[in-house]
Amino acid sequence: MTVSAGAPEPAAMEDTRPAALTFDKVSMRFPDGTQAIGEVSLTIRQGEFVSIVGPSGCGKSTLLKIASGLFPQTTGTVTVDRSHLGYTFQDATLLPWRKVLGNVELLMELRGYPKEERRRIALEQISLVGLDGFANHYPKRLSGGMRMRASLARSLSLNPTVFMFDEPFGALDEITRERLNDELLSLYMRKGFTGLFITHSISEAVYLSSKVIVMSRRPGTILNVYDIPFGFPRSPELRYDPVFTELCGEISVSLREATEGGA
Ligand SMILES: Nc1ncnc2c1ncn2[C@@H]1O[C@H](COP(=O)(O)OP(=O)(O)OP(=O)(O)O)[C@@H](O)[C@H]1O
Repeated sequence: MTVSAGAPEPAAMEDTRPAALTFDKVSMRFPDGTQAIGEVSLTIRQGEFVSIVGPSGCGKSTLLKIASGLFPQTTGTVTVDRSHLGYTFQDATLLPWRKVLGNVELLMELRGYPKEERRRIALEQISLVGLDGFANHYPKRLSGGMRMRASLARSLSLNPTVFMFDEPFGALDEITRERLNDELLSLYMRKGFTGLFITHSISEAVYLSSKVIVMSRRPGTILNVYDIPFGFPRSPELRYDPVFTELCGEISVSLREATEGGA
């Protein structure tokens, strides 16, 4: 099940889907001299859901920011269609003075969508993420999970083909997090986007993904790639499957090695 970075993938795992996001020898050194990313080469194919785990500060968020164009990489090339990119952060980043509807309309407003169209699309997304009845609530009246749903709805409004998530559920309690994992998977299946997800939770990574990547400590490189052998849809009972548990254990060992810098 484990494929080391750089090793040829087994024939059975060969994936011929077109690439949705490619990092080719990407490295990142900040102006203050911090080498955040060593050299990363990675191809994420259309329809894949890839999670990245790695030690704190190893460059996971930096990688996403490079992909989205927020940071320019120091070396290498990123290939992705940025006109249809979704991005969700750990903080729901809602504007407190706008109601849910106004927040979900925001990105469309910035892109000049006509008022009626953005209202229609916003209400559709609000319904899709299970926030029917909350369109006219201000963020402060929502729970953490509801705020994150509103944030997801805002990103979904632009119909992203590549959707990046920077630890979106890290601040939520476990039950809410697991529920949102299922909701995210159902959105993934309905919308058919390509997912790139950062998390510190190994079980969340395995549950959501078709592939899990373990990064080394800073400067981050790809240490291991794990193909996840479960199809979609997934049910919560999967978390108790012995193969699931075994995979989580394997990834945990790899992550510990990454954190400690060696076995
Ligand atoms: N603008 C910046 N200037 C200088 N260094 C930065 C900047 N942004 C991030 N860094 C550094 O780059 C490294 C990678 O940061 P990054 O946020 O990508 O890590 P991460 O893996 O996402 O961490 P965490 O898991 O804790 O969220 C860290 O050492 C961080 O301090």
